[in-house]
Amino acid sequence: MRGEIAYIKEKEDEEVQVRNEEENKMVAAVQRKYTSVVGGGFPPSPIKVVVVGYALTSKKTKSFLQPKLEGLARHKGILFVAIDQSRPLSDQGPFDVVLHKLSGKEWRCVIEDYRQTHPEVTVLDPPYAIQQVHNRQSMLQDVTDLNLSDAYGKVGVPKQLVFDKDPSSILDAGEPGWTEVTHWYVAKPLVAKSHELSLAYDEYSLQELEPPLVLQEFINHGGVLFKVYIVGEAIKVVRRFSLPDVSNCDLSKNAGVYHFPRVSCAAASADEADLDPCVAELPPRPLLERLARELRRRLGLRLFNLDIIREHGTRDRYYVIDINYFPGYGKMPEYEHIFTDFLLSLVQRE
Ligand SMILES: O=P(O)(O)O[C@@H]1[C@@H](OP(=O)(O)O)[C@H](OP(=O)(O)O)[C@H](O)[C@H](OP(=O)(O)O)[C@H]1OP(=O)(O)O
Ligand SMILES: Nc1ncnc2c1ncn2[C@@H]1O[C@H](COP(=O)(O)OP(=O)(O)O)[C@@H](O)[C@H]1O
Ligand SMILES: [Mg+2]
Ligand SMILES: [Mg+2]
Repeated sequence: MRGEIAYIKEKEDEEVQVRNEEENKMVAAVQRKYTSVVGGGFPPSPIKVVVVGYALTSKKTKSFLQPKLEGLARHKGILFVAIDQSRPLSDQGPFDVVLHKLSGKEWRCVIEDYRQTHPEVTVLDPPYAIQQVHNRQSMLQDVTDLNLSDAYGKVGVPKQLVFDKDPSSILDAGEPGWTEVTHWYVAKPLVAKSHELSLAYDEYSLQELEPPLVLQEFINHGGVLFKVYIVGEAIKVVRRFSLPDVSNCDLSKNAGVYHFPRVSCAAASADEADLDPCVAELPPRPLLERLARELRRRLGLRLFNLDIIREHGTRDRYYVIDINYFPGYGKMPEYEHIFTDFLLSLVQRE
């Protein structure tokens, strides 16, 4: 029996070794292909291939690693290699960059350990920074602290309270700051991974909601939100349809809680829609650039997006309502060019 186990173990080790050798050969072959001679007559200048290891869910791999991205990347000397989660990360590669979006403590430890032992590799992004936006309580803290206000506008977050028990206790608690809030509440699960959203029309129905959750003031914004995609220093903004405005008239006609299983996922692009120009106007570029630059630094993230709304009836009152790590870049216009340029910018190639 013991002999059998030893035999199986030996076989497995052999297979792993063969796989490692194959992978190393593949990387070396691509390295050779891209090690070209630049500028005839000058000494040869090798251009190194950039190897990007990725650990993504199959859904994410499909939406992000589209043939057009892989093709353009190959053309620019970037090779994407799937990370095998069943093998030690240090035995794979060597990588110049590691891209990852996987959940769980075990993965966080693997990637944190790898960051410590491989400081030469750019890991996008550090697990501790990702953690901050996984929880809706800490997600928007840096936006609050930033308190951005300049000639182009003011950026804040909706008033919010966190409940780990019955949210109707808000009434008993007489929470400061909530007395002036109109009685429209958006309830979101504390864990950002869950996307159910509920709209409560009066504080008495709050007891129907299931904690732990974040209760936010509902901000009327003309039914359109701005998705601001950030890839390093690059920014792209798109419009999406969002929840419609609510009025005091709705308040008198409605009661209770309305549940939306995945409102943001179903939201269609509003870029081509015939919208009221006041609602459609994109946030000023200088404001977004400053916001993105500050948040990149404060959050310690390079790959994320922001959901921003503008209070209806104002020209310059903006609210960040959501921050997502490594969002659906496949929906960002020109992401192939932006992403490949970004990857190249991370690596010294010559
Ligand atoms: O799948 P997609 O393209 O809708 O991307 C989701 C994002 O959509 P967006 O790019 O903002 O339109 C989505 O953003 P929202 O939270 O819907 O604003 C999340 O980032 C989601 O990740 P997770 O499920 O929270 O881990 C993202 O899902 P994953 O692809 O990361 O699973
Ligand atoms: N405070 C708010 N005021 C008005 N609408 C909101 C507010 N918060 C969220 N929404 C609406 O709900 C949607 C989902 O909320 P969001 O915080 O982006 O969560 P998710 O992570 O599921 O995308 C937003 O895209 C927007 O349409
Ligand atoms: Mg969102
Ligand atoms: Mg989100």
